[in-house]
Amino acid sequence: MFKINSIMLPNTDFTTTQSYKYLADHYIDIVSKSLKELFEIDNQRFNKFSLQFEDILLDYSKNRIDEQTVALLMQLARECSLNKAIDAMFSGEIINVTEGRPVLHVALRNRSNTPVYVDGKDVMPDVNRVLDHMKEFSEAIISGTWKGFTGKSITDVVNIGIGGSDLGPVMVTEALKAYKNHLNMHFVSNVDGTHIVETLKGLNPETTLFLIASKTFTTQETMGNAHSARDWFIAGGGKDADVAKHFAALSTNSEGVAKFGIDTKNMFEFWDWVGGRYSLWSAIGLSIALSIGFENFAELLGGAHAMDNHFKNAELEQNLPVALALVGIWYNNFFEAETNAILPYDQYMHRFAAYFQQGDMESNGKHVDRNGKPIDYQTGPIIWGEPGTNGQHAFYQLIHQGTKLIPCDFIAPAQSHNPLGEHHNMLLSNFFAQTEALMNGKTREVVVDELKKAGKTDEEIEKIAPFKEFEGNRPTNSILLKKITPHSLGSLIAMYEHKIFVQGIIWNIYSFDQWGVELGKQLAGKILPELKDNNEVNTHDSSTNGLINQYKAWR
Ligand SMILES: O=P(O)(O)OC[C@H]1O[C@](O)(CO)[C@@H](O)[C@@H]1O
Repeated sequence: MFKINSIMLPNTDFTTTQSYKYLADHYIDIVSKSLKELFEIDNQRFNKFSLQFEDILLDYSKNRIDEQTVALLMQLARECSLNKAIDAMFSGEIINVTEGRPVLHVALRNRSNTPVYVDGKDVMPDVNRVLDHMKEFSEAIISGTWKGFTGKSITDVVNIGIGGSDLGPVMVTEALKAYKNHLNMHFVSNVDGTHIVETLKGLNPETTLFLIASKTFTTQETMGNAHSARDWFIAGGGKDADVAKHFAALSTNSEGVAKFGIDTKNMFEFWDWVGGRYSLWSAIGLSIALSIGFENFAELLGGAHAMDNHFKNAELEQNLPVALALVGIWYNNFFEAETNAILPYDQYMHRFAAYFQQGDMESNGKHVDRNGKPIDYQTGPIIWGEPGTNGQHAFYQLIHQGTKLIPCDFIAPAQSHNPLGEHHNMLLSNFFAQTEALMNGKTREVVVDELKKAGKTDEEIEKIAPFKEFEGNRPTNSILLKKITPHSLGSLIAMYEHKIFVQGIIWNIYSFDQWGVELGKQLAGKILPELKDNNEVNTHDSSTNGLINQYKAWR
């Protein structure tokens, strides 16, 4: 059971701190200055407001901050006892209080193997045992020594999972496609039958391996898809006894796995101290290990571990996740920005924003503080984004000229895995140009000058100029990586995970539960039996009754 008013984490209403009050005053000063002016006043901004960790450069200078802002934000972090909270997480304290669990995804990638204790027991031997099992299994599948029920090697792997049991593996296997081997990877998440039917079209049961990925092994969507996969396998000639050669389970629930009929020898275990949205580092990452090989998966873990050490040990002022988090708080709580766009300039990273939609919004979309009291300040932002340059031709109009302030994270690798003529220079020229344009905008004078040069009359200029003006002053972070490798991707993901953690600490919320997804699940469970027959339903409100009855009439 959890303890309200837990002593495990600091419990400070950040809006009552000294630094918050100073920041509120300081905001009035900063808001009167444009980013352009801030760069004119101080030509050392890049040096002052950029940090490098290994091959990752975070330039946060194009934000509406100055040295005092940063100093006050750091003071805020200290007043909220951030360091104490970081120590609490890494030392396995029960910081997921409402579920009564520690939060130890960092142990899954603890490559230095220093002991990590849960209830007095070092978890590292278990972590390493499962990693060894993943290594052995993935090598057997990749090398073809693992045979299916007719003696053929596996060619296709279907991961069945949803949320954290899908988004991480999908994002990483896509981001690291350049490292991929011959196995064809497929991911089924949606309970919409279309997803599994379309995925299985053209696959051969003799050469297909299913990974049933579910922390709880009770999730309706995943169990529905897993049963349909099993039926397809049996209809395709497999016998019950052959299931062991074609189904593996990634789960914390060994009973559920056995009940489904999967040989527990093919079960890859993890533990309740791994949150679903932080589980790609666990057995849930088996599809990643299969896709890029275990050594590369280990590199991914190593990159995350390096970032963990940086987060734990670097001074707050030098700490990349802390800088990202505090700048985010500045916009969320002082500028009242509602969203944060994540814009990777790398096609392989096309699911990165989708991944952190769950990572961030499921973690910090909370409305009560750590005392269970409703809060009167904003918590987690809406996360969204698409890869550049596609986004530029879709929604950047609103970022440049709309009425909303949208802080953006631009992410790009300096080296492409596919150097092709001028493509990468073209891509990166857009990356640099966009952040510059968002910052500087385009004044009326420049617009008028351009129109004059184009031979427009004064009357024409007067009419069109307002539409061509950009006010600029739109903030961005630029995250430039040398190259997207398993190691650097691991570090990048961990950087964002820790950013989310820092923000949750300052907002005084519990970032590692997700009660908000339960209500809809419960109601769906109640409605499902009502859909079995064609009787009229009248147990709900008039809208829900009306919709259900029309569905029954039309289906
Ligand atoms: O891995 P499981 O237990 O199937 O859960 C899947 C997802 O469902 C959630 O619990 C909520 O929808 C997520 O946190 C989780 O990632």
